[in-house]
Amino acid sequence: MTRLAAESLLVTLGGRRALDDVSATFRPGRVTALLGPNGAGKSTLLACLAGLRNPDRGTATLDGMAVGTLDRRERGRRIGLLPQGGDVHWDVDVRTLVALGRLPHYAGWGETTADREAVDRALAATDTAALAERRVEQLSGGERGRVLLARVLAGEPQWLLADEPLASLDPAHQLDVLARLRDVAAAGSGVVLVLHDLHLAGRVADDAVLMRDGRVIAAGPADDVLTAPLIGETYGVAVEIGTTPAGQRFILPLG
Ligand SMILES: Nc1ncnc2c1ncn2[C@@H]1O[C@H](COP(=O)(O)OP(=O)(O)OP(=O)(O)O)[C@@H](O)[C@H]1O
Repeated sequence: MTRLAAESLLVTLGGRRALDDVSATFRPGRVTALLGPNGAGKSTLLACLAGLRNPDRGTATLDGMAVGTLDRRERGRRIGLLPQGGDVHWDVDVRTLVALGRLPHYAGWGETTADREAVDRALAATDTAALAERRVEQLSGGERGRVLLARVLAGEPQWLLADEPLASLDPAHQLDVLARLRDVAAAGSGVVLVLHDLHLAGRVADDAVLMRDGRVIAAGPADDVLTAPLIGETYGVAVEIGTTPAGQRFILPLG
């Protein structure tokens, strides 16, 4: 079984410890929510796990190998990262951008049928098939966010890491994208999501990691971690955790 892990990561940025002895293990077939206030170190942790940042100390490992030492193409096939922000620097159409997610799979002869099918699936999963011919620069923020997620999904990575994939999505698309990410986990991949919405995190996550000031406050099964005391310690806000009459659990920040 594949295993992605942060082992005692230390990262210093601008003289401050963005990660301060961070250890966490992520499991395949599960959705892990990475939560914490602004500046907690969530994006820095994702960058280390994706092999895009080398920690000053400690190691991010994939199946026991340091992620940073993996061959770039292999790393690209196995770990897909949706970074925060949603900037696109190429003036291309949506399908071309999503197809770029297949690049680590190309064997030298360009796009295969399998590549085209993976792109079609990713467009369908993100409800962006109708946008396929549009220029990316002309999309709304939420449409662009879904297209960038489609690009990562198209790569069908073993590990999908996404930094705020719900930012700027409307509620229907938020729920839809979460359902698709759950499908990805159900198919066996590991999914790690940085989320700011505690309620949606509680809805989607099997596991959760709470971070503050570059440190892990708590990690484990979401039901054990997303508790009022631990959320209070992490964010400094009170929350009400309850169940709707229809039986759905909710987490409501009270202030
Ligand atoms: N390039 C940089 N130079 C200096 N400090 C940085 C740099 N990048 C990040 N930091 C700092 O490192 C810390 C962790 O940042 P990081 O982006 O990982 O936090 P985050 O939890 O993802 O926050 P947010 O929820 O706001 O996206 C913050 O204090 C941030 O100001």
